[in-house]
Amino acid sequence: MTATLDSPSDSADLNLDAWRTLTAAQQPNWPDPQVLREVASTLAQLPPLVVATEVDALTARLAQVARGEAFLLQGGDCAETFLTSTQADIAGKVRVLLQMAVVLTYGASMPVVKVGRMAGQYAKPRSTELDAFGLPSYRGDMVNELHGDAAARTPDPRRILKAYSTAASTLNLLRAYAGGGLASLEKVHAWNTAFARSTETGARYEQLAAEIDRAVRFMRACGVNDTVLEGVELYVSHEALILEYERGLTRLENDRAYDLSGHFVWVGERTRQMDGAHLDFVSRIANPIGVKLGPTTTPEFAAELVERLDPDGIPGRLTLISRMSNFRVRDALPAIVEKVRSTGHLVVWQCDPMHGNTQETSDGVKTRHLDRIIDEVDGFFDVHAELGTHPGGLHVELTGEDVTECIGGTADLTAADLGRRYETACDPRLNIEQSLELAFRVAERLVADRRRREQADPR
Ligand SMILES: O=C[C@H](O)[C@H](O)COP(=O)(O)O
Ligand SMILES: C=C(OP(=O)(O)O)C(=O)O
Repeated sequence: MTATLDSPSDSADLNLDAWRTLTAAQQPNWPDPQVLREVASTLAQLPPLVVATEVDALTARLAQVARGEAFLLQGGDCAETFLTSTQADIAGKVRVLLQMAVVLTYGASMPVVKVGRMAGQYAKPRSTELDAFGLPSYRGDMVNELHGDAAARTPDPRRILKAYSTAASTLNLLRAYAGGGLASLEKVHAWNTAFARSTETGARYEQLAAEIDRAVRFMRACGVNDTVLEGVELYVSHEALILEYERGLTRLENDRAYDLSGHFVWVGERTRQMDGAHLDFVSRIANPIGVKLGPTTTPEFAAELVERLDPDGIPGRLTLISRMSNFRVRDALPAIVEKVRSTGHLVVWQCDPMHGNTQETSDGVKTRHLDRIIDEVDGFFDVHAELGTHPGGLHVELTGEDVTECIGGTADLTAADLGRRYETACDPRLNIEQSLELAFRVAERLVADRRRREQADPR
């Protein structure tokens, strides 16, 4: 048996604590190891946030994506904070995700698997130890405080427990919304907030919502089962960065280990070292997992990753999240896709068009241009169209608010607009209109590519 004093049981000998002997990148310098140990043992006694059957259900959904039968939409904050985890904020993100999903489902006639970057996205990897003011960098609310002095920025392990309870209350509301409180297709108009309605893209959405309304009335008249129309499956995900949190919420079910801090967890670009702690940990859990792949990824690395993380060849187990930048995606991604395909494993290919496209304004403000984001998505679709593989999903940082953090879009936001509502705790997010615009573009692209395939092979 390999359980440590602080960790939940590992009675199935899955070596769930092997990561402790490896180098873990991007971990905070917790000042007091004893407090961290106490937090870890408290976490081990707490109920998990999700259950294994839901996790398995998501793997089955992702298998459909891997086979080209569905599309994965994953989105939410760059960094959730405790303070902004309010009803309004959560409802806003759920609404915009549902709007995007409906645009994709209706526009592209394809089932959409919906996953929030929610109820766990409280930890951030950073490029530098110190920020521009010489303070320890903010590493997410699970670790330290965004505002304040050096004391506020000192990592405090007790924040891990606050992350757990914020995730629990966020999930509680999400489940209520997904069960019909907000997600019913009858509410397709209500998801479009007054602000969104006043925008060009929001008006386009209104037209689509009117069509859906008619279709829903038609289906009801035909006696279609109400439950299909009244709720949605909504899953949650976050970066598995702080390994004490992930390990503390890992539980055994039928001799398999499930990280029950969320349904889906991913390993980021900065922590995906082949011999590192993060890949070791996720290799031992049964959840569907993702790995970010930046432009320095070699095809050989990607192939090794797939063999390592999906040894049993389970479609849906592994999502490869490419975040290459719009400049690199067309030349860096093809060889990776070809090499992974040659392994015979069926993975989900997902595009994160945010993280390769961060730029700074002349005032040093981080932003992203919607043109570059859309261009990376287009490049991702081009690569898959060329290779005959399925461009399976989209991974974006967004908010349900009218923020001004990314530039471009039909409202043509410029650097001068950024000061108006720049509220992110870390990286710039798409606002509602930009998110919808992206969804319409992706739906159009899915339709266009399908038509091209049908014309090429009209069977
Ligand atoms: O979200 C991703 C990273 O945490 C983020 O881009 C890091 O930002 P930094 O380069 O400002 O540290
Ligand atoms: C840190 C993130 O991305 P990446 O690992 O791709 O930089 C993220 O998605 O929050």
